[in-house]
Amino acid sequence: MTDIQMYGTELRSDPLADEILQIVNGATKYKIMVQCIEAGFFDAIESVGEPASLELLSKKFGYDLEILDRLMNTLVSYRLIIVEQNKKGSNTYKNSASTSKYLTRSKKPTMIGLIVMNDKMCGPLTENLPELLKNGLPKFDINRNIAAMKNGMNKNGVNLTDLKNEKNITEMKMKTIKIEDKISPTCSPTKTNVLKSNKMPPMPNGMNMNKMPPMPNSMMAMKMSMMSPSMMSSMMPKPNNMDNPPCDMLSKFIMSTDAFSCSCASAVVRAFDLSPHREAVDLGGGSGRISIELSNAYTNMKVTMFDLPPVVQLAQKMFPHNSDGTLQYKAGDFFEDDIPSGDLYILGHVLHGWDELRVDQLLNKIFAKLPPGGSLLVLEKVLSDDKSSPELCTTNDLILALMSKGKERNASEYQKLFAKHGFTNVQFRYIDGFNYCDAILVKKPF
Ligand SMILES: C[S@@+](CC[C@H](N)C(=O)[O-])C[C@H]1O[C@@H](n2cnc3c(N)ncnc32)[C@H](O)[C@@H]1O
Repeated sequence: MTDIQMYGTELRSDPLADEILQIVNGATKYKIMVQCIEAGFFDAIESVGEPASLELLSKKFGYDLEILDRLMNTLVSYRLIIVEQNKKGSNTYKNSASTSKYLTRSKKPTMIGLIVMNDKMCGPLTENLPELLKNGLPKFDINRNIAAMKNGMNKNGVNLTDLKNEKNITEMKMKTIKIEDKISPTCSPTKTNVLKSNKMPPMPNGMNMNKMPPMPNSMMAMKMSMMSPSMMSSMMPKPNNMDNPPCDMLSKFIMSTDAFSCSCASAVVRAFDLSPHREAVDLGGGSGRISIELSNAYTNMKVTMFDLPPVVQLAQKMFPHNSDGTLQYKAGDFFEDDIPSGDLYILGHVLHGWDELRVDQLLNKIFAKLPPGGSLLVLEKVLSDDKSSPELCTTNDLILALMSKGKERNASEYQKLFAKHGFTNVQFRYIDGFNYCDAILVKKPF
């Protein structure tokens, strides 16, 4: 320190390396968070109910004291854990408000579904980028896989597909275990998964989660299900269906769509005054999060959440809503079937997932069905004019290219798209924060 002051030189690493090292560290940070979720670490901290010392946590959960100390310091630097001093002046630890709200299985909504899908699906998908760059075609088509849901599910849910090559895994028996492992490592309550849940992969920087002790039994059960006990019980099928575990690809898909919208749902339904509308139809409503928020915000509005039959069936179980009948669920295919009547249609994260032809088909159908003066509310993250931000949206645009023929759009592209279909009064409301959602309201003219 004295030497530095003596020479009076500014000491700084090459700023050109900053962005690169931040991205590298971001990937490691993400993996550490995933492993902590999978190990039930945040659930364990939450279960203590008050800030706890390292000694107490180490004793209660059998964690190695030194590794716990280092892990806590790391998580404090990520602001996922808060450290504070107790009256005796020693450090105590608790989950941050974000961790407690979104990364623990005992809370609803949770972002765990999105994090797991991102890890198991987007990670492997990005490996196709060099090939996509050359031939422009995605190897994997999420829409085909979603459509497969209509045509029946296998015992564990929808047919699982090799994310890299889109071969049905039933045709690839040798690879099945590997791929299932990749997609849903903690899903099926099989012996292998139970064993795996105690044996965490090595962590970076010499940290070794294998040293982490077995989780309490209750925690283990939660881990196997990837969701909170309350969510588990709420979505548990009726007794005659108990052999069909709710933790399958479909429930994970629904959980991930829920995590996509949960942080902005209450903002987007208040983005415009929708009170003049009487009947809203949420097309491709997913978990029903937007429908539920809408129904809560506009108590006089009849809201219909519309999605493919298996999604509607499971979403109602996973996210039950104490409705007085103003929120209804209807199953169908928005391309092939008649859509319910309404004076307000909602498309949340639907348009960005389809090619131009399908987008045109859907918008034509909605326009034809709307009464004059009716509205369409589109919930999508809008790219900046030059399409170089926001970062979450540019990343998602590339992920869409890897899994569909869909894309993200900027405001002028949305303007053109809606004008092409006869919609007018295009209004944008940007939702502040790091999120996947802005709101666009358009009208069918009188
Ligand atoms: C990305 S999710 C969006 C979920 C929700 N709107 C939100 O913003 O959180 C797209 C939804 O469209 C549904 N979907 C896809 N194809 C469909 C079809 N042909 N008919 C009805 N729903 C469909 C999917 O099942 C899924 O729930």
